[in-house]
Amino acid sequence: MSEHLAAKKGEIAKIVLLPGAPLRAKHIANEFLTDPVCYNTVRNALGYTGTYKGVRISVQGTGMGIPTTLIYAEELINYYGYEVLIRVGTCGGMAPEIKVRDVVLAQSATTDSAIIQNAFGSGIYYAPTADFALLDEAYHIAKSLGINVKVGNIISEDRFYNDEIEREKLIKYNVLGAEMEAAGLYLVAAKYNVKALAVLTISNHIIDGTSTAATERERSFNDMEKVALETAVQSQIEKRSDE
Ligand SMILES: O=P(O)(O)O[C@H]1O[C@H](CO)[C@@H](O)[C@H]1O
Ligand SMILES: O=c1cc[nH]c(=O)[nH]1
Repeated sequence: MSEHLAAKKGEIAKIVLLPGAPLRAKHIANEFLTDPVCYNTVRNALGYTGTYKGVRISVQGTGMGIPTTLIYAEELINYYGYEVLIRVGTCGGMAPEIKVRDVVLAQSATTDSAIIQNAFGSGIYYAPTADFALLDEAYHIAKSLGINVKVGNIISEDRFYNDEIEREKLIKYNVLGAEMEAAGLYLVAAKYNVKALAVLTISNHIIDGTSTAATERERSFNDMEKVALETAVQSQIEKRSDE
């Protein structure tokens, strides 16, 4: 057991999908994984391991925001030795070309979080960035599945309700949407030299007000989940051919 996860070493796969919502983890396990086994219920942060197309994959709910997500990410990396982390989360659209239910691959993640300064001190504005191989793979997989996918910069915000942030300026600088975890994930992935990507579904549009129901956010964003799982499988194929 690590501090917050009840799994024994070996019960979690080297590839982990990370939804914020624990019930999305349950949905992914039941809908897509063969023989899923629940390895964690501590704090209701549900975690499952099973196989997808023969590849062992885990899915771990992280809760909302960078602090809670990094508890799980760092324990998964440092205690369980995992190598590929793919966030599967919801995102509020900001740019006008982004529509509800679009899939967005976060190439980079701007943030208002203090984690960058916390890690680097003042004067360095580190740019949290996705692993290019995962990003490239996910993009081509989405295209081949006919999924409407956009790629670009998003913002990981510390507050969901944030009417002080200058959204028009962010949109002008091509920030596509807002969520709450990717920047932290990319930062620790770089720190520990593991691969990370955030695959997101637009659950609502912050500017035009369109939205989706909570049940749909938990159970029906299957396009993003398929892209993440197929990318995970491909990352293992590439790893094996490198060895
Ligand atoms: O759907 P998840 O993965 O939780 O992601 C988004 O939804 C939550 C806010 O509603 C935040 O965690 C945000 O990043
Ligand atoms: O952080 C988030 C996630 C989904 N939708 C939003 O508006 N914000």
